[in-house]
Amino acid sequence: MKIGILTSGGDCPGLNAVIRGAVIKGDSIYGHEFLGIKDGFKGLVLDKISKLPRKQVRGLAKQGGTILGTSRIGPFEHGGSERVKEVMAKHGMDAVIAIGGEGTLTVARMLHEDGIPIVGVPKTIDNDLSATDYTFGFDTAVSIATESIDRLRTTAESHHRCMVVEVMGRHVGWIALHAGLASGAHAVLIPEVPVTIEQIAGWVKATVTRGRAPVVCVAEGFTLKGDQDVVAKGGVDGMGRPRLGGIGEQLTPLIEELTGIETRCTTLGHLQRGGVPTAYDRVLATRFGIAAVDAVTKKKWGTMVALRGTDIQSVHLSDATHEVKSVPYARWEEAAILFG
Ligand SMILES: Nc1ncnc2c1ncn2[C@@H]1O[C@H](COP(=O)(O)OP(=O)(O)OP(=O)(O)O)[C@@H](O)[C@H]1O
Ligand SMILES: O=P(O)(O)OC[C@H]1O[C@](O)(CO)[C@@H](O)[C@@H]1O
Ligand SMILES: [Mg+2]
Repeated sequence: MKIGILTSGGDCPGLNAVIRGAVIKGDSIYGHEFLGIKDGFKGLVLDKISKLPRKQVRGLAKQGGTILGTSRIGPFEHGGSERVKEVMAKHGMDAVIAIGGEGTLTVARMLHEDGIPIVGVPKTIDNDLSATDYTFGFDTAVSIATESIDRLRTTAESHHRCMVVEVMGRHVGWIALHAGLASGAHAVLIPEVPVTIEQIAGWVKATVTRGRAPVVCVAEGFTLKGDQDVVAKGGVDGMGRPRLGGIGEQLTPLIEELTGIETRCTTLGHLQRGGVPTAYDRVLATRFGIAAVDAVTKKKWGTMVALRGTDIQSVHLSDATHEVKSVPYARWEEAAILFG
């Protein structure tokens, strides 16, 4: 078979490990050939496609980013399914492996419904995809955020300051919850659980009373109780969605005003998506790549590979995209025992 691979949506540590896993298994076990599609679905409709031989994936398990490039441009802006079929026929491409988040997998489902042979691989640092226990990239993002908070804590303690740390998490607070728990943050603020500024100030003051320098870990999609809109200072993306970032900066003067404690803000932003994946993410991504090529070989069109417990399984793309995987209230409540 001749298989096209693309990466779409935001990049994520581990994308290259998926590509490597798929190409090595496909080449060595099944004798498949691979085509690299440039910059996501954009390359599929604009015909930016080239051979992806095994030698090109050497040493990729540890390499951050994606050698194929990515974009947030879908196929429907440029001819849709008919154009995809035309380009695939031109290259003799039998199937597509699409690696991406909820948007990419939604597009993959739509292309599948139009008769295109496609298999999905879930990626996101946010860990917000249903139907898989974890996505690769999440562990790396949590590790980077945890190390950053550990570092911020020593400077905070020296200056007797409060530190606000903003992490990614557009719809869900998984990164904030895990990094906050791992680093001993004194408040974790997530989109699923709005709280008041008075409550946040209460946790900060309680921490100072115990002689510690408070750390507040906030997800970019958090809103204060009563507020409707998330804070977004970066305009909108190609789909008209707000570019988040700014809630940490907004909370900082409010905390300072209510507590009288000098407060600083650090927004981690894309640092959480850059650089080498952790060992956990390399393993998960490699297993996803291997399983995706197995699914293609078995013609399991319209499915996605997923982690269930310790097994990699195939699930329908619609199972992965019908709702985001939020942090259950009980998980936040469990962490909240440690606040203040
Ligand atoms: N419902 C949809 N209908 C048509 N096209 C879509 C839809 N959702 C997403 N797309 C297209 O797919 C692209 C990829 O989606 P998106 O930008 O949300 O990335 P993603 O795969 O979800 O990754 P990330 O987790 O980084 O957001 C979008 O930019 C858009 O062009
Ligand atoms: O890289 P961009 O396009 O600014 O996207 C940022 C968004 O992507 C994510 O990293 C993953 O969906 C979100 O956490 C964040 O809001
Ligand atoms: Mg998305």
